[in-house]
Amino acid sequence: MPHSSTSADSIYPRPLEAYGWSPELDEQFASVADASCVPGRVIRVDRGRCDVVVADGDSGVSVVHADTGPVADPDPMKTPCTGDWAAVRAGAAGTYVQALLPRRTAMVRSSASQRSEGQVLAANIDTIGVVVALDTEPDLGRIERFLALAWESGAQPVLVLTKSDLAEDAESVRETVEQAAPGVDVLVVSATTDDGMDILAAVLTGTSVLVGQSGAGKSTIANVLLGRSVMETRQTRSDGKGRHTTTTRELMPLPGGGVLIDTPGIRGVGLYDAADGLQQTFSEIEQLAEECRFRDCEHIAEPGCAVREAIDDGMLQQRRLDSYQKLIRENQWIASRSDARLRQERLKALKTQGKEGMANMIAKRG
Ligand SMILES: Nc1nc2c(ncn2[C@@H]2O[C@H](COP(=O)(O)OP(=O)(O)OP(=O)(O)O)[C@@H](O)[C@H]2O)c(=O)[nH]1
Ligand SMILES: [Zn+2]
Repeated sequence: MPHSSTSADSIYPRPLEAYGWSPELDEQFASVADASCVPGRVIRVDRGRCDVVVADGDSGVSVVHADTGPVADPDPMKTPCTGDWAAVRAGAAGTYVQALLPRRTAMVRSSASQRSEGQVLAANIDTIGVVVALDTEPDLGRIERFLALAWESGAQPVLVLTKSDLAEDAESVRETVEQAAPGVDVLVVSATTDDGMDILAAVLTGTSVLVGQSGAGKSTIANVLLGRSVMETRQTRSDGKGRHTTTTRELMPLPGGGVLIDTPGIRGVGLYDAADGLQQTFSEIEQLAEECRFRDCEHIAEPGCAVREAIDDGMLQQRRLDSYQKLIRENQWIASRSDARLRQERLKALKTQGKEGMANMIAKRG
């Protein structure tokens, strides 16, 4: 039964606002849920189950441990992940996720296995803080890789240059880094002295994640943002073992508004089909390339190459073009690996269907 008979006020889960609920989710929820469902946000997943934070009365929240069976999908891109909005139902058969709401954004990485398919690390993220320490020379190529990944997710990247207390000349690093990050705000902070942390808190709007190299300073920033608090919630279990207390740091509301997601594996992700993200990361090169005489210009020595011209004029750095081409090759390699896997799977399917002729044809074409 759809929610048409219920007034919007009575289903609006006010306590979930701190977890990122917004009015536009009302309608989406109503279209996937029936009257016995409540809305909630997935804060952690484990095998076949997940923790979902739901409204508990008018001002509190609680966490339910829900079965994800009904929304299970062999495609790892479609299984529930931290940050998903869900319609949860508690019935005689236990508590389970009946449906997921459509995702606005998703952070995807290539899975560690040989299968080279995408794996969603977190959903419905608005802001991605790329954390870079100022105590060593910044690796611009690595920054560009993280930015491509961030853009690809659909979220807005922000560059966070941290450990400014250890930097010799934070301003000149900022200027260098800005050239590798068109369209991205670059902040200078220190989690130790609190310098710039209020601005960072203001910039991390909606649901945020922090990514970056190990040791960059992500946990230290998260601790300052969260006020060193840890969410402790009562967990309702439907298996007769009663209530118990659980602690999680994977998805936490920030004191000044917004939500921080910190799931295992999200901090140092690799590219997964980030073609669009690369275009945004290197938007100025993409724009120049439009002016090249040849559509398929490789910007090496072709006549009428606008990219080479910009390099010769000192408007574009050779390093940036090299980095762009390197990341495109890397991305194509990942894409070709997953294409090969798809071809293998198609072949197998045809063979089991007895369509040997067609399978041979595909195999021959390679
Ligand atoms: N001086 C100074 N040290 C910092 C700052 N932020 C972090 N550190 C130190 O840098 C080290 C690494 O910081 P972490 O926050 O653990 O780094 P991380 O990015 O979370 O690392 P992983 O958990 O491995 O991904 C720690 O010893 C911190 O105390 C800062 O702003 N200034
Ligand atoms: Zn060119």
